[in-house]
Amino acid sequence: MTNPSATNIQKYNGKTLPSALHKISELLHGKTPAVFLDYDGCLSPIVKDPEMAVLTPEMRETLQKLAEVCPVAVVSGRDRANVEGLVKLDNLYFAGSHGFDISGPGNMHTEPGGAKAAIPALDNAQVELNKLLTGVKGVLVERKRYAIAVHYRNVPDEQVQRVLDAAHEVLTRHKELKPGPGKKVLELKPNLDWHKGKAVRWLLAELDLNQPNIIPLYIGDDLTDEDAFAELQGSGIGILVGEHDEDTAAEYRLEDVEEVQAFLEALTLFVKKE
Ligand SMILES: O=P(O)(O)OC[C@H]1O[C@H](O[C@H]2O[C@H](CO)[C@@H](O)[C@H](O)[C@H]2O)[C@H](O)[C@@H](O)[C@@H]1O
Repeated sequence: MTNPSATNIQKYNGKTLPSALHKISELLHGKTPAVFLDYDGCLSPIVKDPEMAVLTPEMRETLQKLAEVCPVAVVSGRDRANVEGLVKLDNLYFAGSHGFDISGPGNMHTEPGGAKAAIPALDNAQVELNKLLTGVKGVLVERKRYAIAVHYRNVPDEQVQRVLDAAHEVLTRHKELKPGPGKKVLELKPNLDWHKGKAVRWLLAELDLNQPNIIPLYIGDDLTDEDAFAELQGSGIGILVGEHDEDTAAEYRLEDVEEVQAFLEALTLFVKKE
């Protein structure tokens, strides 16, 4: 099921959203939260090298405590196994490859977006990208099970267009794949009607969380998180991390990773007291 009012999504100015930090009671309306969190830019700051985006022990402890009082899921563009390895907590749910690959406690593992058929195209695209981008300084081709991220954060400005052209050239050869923009990255993703929002909707149904006493909260910083903000409008709350010029389907904001952690700590205390 998708958001029934998906054609009528409200967009807000990303710069003037109210802060979620001291509004926990207003957000929850007496309900218990189910918390969905993006990884990069939300739980860990954006850094030059994706491998350096490690979770701090303090943030891990925050997540551990939160997961003791309510359901918590990390919904990431990263490979599911990669983000599981970064978070290292076994009482959380994980949706990797932008929601195509989902795992959770009790050996839960499922791929509800139906992306398996895209694997040969992803394998071929990976080979083609590596060939076309040989010699381009700073470029990083990151393969995930159900996506390829072509990172250009560390590419000299004059070579960025070459990287983008190569990614689009490869995309024209593989109709099973589509482009997905992100932070200094262009991703090649399965050309399917599935995204983080649908993964969140799937988890809510699977975990029997579509209940009047549960309120889903989704916290994220990136374009791909907009699908989840939109999906939850009317039934949950989107919280955007950071400064954004673009309009957003989120209804609240948090400044940065530190504020995300402060919010999650306060949320845990609030839920414990209720
Ligand atoms: O959905 P997310 O959990 O936010 O993942 C989105 C992408 O995050 C990573 O790339 C981004 O973060 C890197 C580390 O800070 C940064 O170097 C890069 O420029 C960003 O695009 C990750 O590497 C990708 O696979 C994710 O899709």
